[in-house]
Amino acid sequence: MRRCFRIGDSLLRYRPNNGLHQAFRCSFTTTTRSFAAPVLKIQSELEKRISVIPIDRFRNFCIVAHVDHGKSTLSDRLLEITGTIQAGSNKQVLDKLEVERERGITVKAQTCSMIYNYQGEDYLLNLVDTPGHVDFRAEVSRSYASCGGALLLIDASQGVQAQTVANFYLAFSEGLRLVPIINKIDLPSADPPRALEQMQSTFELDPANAVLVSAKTGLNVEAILPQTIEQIPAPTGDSTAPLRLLLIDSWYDNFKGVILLVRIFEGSIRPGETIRSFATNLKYIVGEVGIMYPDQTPLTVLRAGQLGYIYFNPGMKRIRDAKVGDTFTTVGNEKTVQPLPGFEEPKAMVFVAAFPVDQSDYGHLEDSINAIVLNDRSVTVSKESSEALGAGWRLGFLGTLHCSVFEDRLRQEHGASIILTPPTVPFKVIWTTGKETIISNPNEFPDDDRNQKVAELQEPYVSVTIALPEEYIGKVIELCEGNRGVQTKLTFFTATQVVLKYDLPLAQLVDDFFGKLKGATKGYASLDYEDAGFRRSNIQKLQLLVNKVPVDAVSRVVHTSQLDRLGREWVSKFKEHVDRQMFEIVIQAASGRRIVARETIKPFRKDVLQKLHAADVSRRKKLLERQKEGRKKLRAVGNVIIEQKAFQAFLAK
Ligand SMILES: Nc1nc2c(ncn2[C@@H]2O[C@H](COP(=O)(O)OP(=O)(O)OP(=O)(O)O)[C@@H](O)[C@H]2O)c(=O)[nH]1
Repeated sequence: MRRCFRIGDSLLRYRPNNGLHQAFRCSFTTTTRSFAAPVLKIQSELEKRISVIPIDRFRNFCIVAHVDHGKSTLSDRLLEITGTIQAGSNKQVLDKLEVERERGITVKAQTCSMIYNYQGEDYLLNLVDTPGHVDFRAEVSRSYASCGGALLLIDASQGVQAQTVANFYLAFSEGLRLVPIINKIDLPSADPPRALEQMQSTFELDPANAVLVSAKTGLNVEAILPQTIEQIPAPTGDSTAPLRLLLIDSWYDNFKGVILLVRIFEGSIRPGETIRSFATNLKYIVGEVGIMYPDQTPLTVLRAGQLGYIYFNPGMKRIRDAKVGDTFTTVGNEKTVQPLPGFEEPKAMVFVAAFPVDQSDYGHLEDSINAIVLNDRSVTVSKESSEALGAGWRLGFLGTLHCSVFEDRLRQEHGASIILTPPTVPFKVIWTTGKETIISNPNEFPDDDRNQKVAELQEPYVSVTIALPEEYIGKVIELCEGNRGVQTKLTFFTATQVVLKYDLPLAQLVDDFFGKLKGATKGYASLDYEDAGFRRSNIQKLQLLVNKVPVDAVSRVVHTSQLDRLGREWVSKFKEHVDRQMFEIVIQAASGRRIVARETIKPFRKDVLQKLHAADVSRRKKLLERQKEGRKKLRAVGNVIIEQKAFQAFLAK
């Protein structure tokens, strides 16, 4: 599970302000003719140069690294060395998504082609930048599948981290040849011998093959490309065979529709051809093919071994139809061509519900959600209606980062006018009939009569890898055990570094586990996780009742051991935010028929006109108007009127 996104109005990819672009812009402001001529020349020269490079001089590779170990910085340096971008003109070409810039993480896999002259011969190098975060494992694995090898990048001051380990195994299982790179050797805290020793002991990689660099200063980076060419095998494939193409990424363009990033395994592809998807069975006419150099640069053909982009004419409308891992072939070859393995539909594992504070904002909020989803094939959206919060949506995400980036975006756009419930996970119910149902909305979770119909309840687990300095081991074990974790492995991979493996309920992970881990280890631990399937569990629905009426949007499914504590927290927190009314209000937390906790709010009368002089007509009108305006933001739960901001405050972390 995991993946991608592109956000709102900034959905369009970032346009690097490199020399080539500058040239385009200058010519464009003078005359159209002077704009077109140099562009065509640049393209045809590039195409001529590429067309004479045989497949055995192609190299497709990616960079395997932990977050922040310097993938994007190193990619920029490699693009500069090969003249693909101008030195210093452009920072982090590959991290194009705005959210990536904001958070300094790579969410979307991007690729970029380079031409490098080595020992008098041109090589076509395709660098695929892979997401560093755990939610996007499917993107990572598709990127790996399109490569022959990888640069295994390690920060010399931090050494091997959890994601280095997890991504190493993924790369290893895809059969990638690994070139060890030790980065950040310029840092005073750099300890290259320790990093080399870890690489050898953890991954059995020979330190003699490692390249020591500083991606930031550029020190020794030029030694990487010859190593890449020597160590990473060229792709294989026959350009004359029927087309077999793997979809590794996609994004939406307002003018061209969905653009697909593809790796050609067999055959070749040209504009005008009709191709068909094995996953959706839909067919499309190819409008343009080309390479990312570093922007989209059209070519007349993409052939076996190459990585590039394609889009259709008429364009593909829905990002959902571009499924990562899907295989395409030319129409007529569907029977002769075998689809490539590894395709799986993305699975939403974290859910939140979103409601407008004021129902008249519904349309506007819907537009924003649709705009974000337009570029994110892995968010699921369904309508939801809550008695307490009105009409809204239930949104499904691949993981916690995926979810929190989407949430940030909605909050940035809608600020105080949106209510988001805390993230929940799906549960599995096995009924006595043998039927199984996955329930992602806690309101649909069976409660009272479950003993009659439910045979078993299950919750999703993840297998978590945590790398940490040995001094924090006690605290981290305590944290994992406190979150219902089951230890599966503990390894010292150096005298001071430990790798802990735990099986943990996903529900605990989404409850800010990473934040707590950072707190417990002063930020020194790193975490990676993967899906470990559903397991039998003792879980129950916890509801909040206001004068005996359940507040539907607040329901949660929790482990029995947490019912009482959470119930008490809920009632006291909700009480803080609900105004007194003319009658007594009883707030309860209940699981089935059992009341777990209770609070009472004493009655009191509120008359907005009581302090006014009878003759003050205009003031009286104004107050009544204001009260009417305020009512729009009120909701009734049973006979109790509650301000939306009470829900907002209650649901906030
Ligand atoms: N001192 C020093 N800093 C570096 C070096 N390489 C990268 N950095 C810094 O390390 C930080 C992370 O670098 P990025 O290139 O964004 O890391 P990344 O691996 O792409 O991160 P993700 O996209 O989140 O996976 C940035 O602040 C860089 O400037 C280096 O060789 N030396």
